[in-house]
Amino acid sequence: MLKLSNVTIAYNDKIVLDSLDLTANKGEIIGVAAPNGTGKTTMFNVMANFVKPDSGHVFFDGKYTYRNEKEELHIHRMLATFPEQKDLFEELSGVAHMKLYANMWKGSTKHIRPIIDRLHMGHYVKRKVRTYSLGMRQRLCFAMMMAADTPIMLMDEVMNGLDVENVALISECLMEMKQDKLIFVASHLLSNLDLYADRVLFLKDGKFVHERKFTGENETFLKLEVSPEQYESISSELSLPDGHMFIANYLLCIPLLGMSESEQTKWMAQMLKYNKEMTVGPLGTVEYYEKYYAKTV
Ligand SMILES: Nc1ncnc2c1ncn2[C@@H]1O[C@H](COP(=O)(O)OP(=O)(O)OP(=O)(O)O)[C@@H](O)[C@H]1O
Repeated sequence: MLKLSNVTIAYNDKIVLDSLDLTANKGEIIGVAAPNGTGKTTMFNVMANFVKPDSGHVFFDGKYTYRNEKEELHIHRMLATFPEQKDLFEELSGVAHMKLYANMWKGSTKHIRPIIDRLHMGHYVKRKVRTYSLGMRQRLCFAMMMAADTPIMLMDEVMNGLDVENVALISECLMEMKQDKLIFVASHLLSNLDLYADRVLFLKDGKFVHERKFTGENETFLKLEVSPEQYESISSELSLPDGHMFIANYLLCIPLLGMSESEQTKWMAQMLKYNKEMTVGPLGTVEYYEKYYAKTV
C-alpha cells in the first residue's frame, strides 16, 4: 500500500534519511520510535510530499508516486497527516474543524456525531477552540483525523499533552480504526506503542536499525538488572551465550531461544546470585529504545 524506496534527504550536509526502504500494508499500525531530531517528521513529510527527497520515491498502491499534479491529488485523497495544535483556528469551534476535514476527504459530515461521542467531546465541541485546554485540543486533532477517515494516516506525536485516561481512549480508537487503514504513529510514549502497534521501527542515523514485530516469533530473554561491575565479573566467569545484551549499562538480557529447558534453568540458577528479581520474555519497545539510544560511558 505504501512503499519507501531508497529515500535519502540531507539538510546542510547532515543526512537525515539515508537510502530508506519500507513496505507497509493496510491493516497495520506502525510505530516509529527515535529521539528528538532524528527524522521521524521528515519521513512523514516525504510520505506526504511536503518535502521532496534528494533521491528515492514513495509509492502508493504499487503505482502512484508524486510524479505530477494528478497523482498528487490522487494520493492526497487517501492520506491525511495529524494536524498540529498551532494550526487550529482559535475562533472556530471544534465541530467546524471536524466538518472541514470531513468535507475535504469524505465530501460528507454525516459520520461526525459518533466520533464526537466516541471521544467524549460533546460538552465542548461547539465552543471556540480558544477556550480549549491542551488535552481538549489534542483530542480535537485526533477527531479531525477520524473525520477525514483516510486509508493512510500519518500521526506525529498523537498522544502529546494527553492524560492517562485520554491516552487509553485514543489507543482504543486506533485499534478500532486500523482494520481497513495503514496508520503510522510517531511517539515518545514507548510502552504505549506496545499496546497497539503491529511493529515498531527504530530510526537511527537515517536508517531503520531495528524492527520490533509483535508476533509470536519474538525472541525470549532472561532479563535481570546488574551493575556494570557485576556484568564484567559475569562475563569473565561465564561464557555468556551469543546474542546476549547489556542494555544501557544496567539490563542483562540472555537469549533463551534454542536452549534446552535444563540449560535455561541452569542460567536462571546462575543469575540468582546477582539478582533474585528476573523476568522472562521478549524485549519491549522501551528496552529496544534503550539498547539503541541510551548514552553509555
Ligand atoms: N527544513 C529543515 N531545514 C534544515 N534542517 C531541518 C529541516 N527540517 C528538519 N531538519 C533537521 O532534520 C533533523 C530531523 O528533524 P525531524 O523534525 O524530522 O526530527 P524528529 O525525529 O521528528 O524530531 P522530534 O521528535 O523532535 O519531532 C533535525 O536535525 C532537524 O534539525
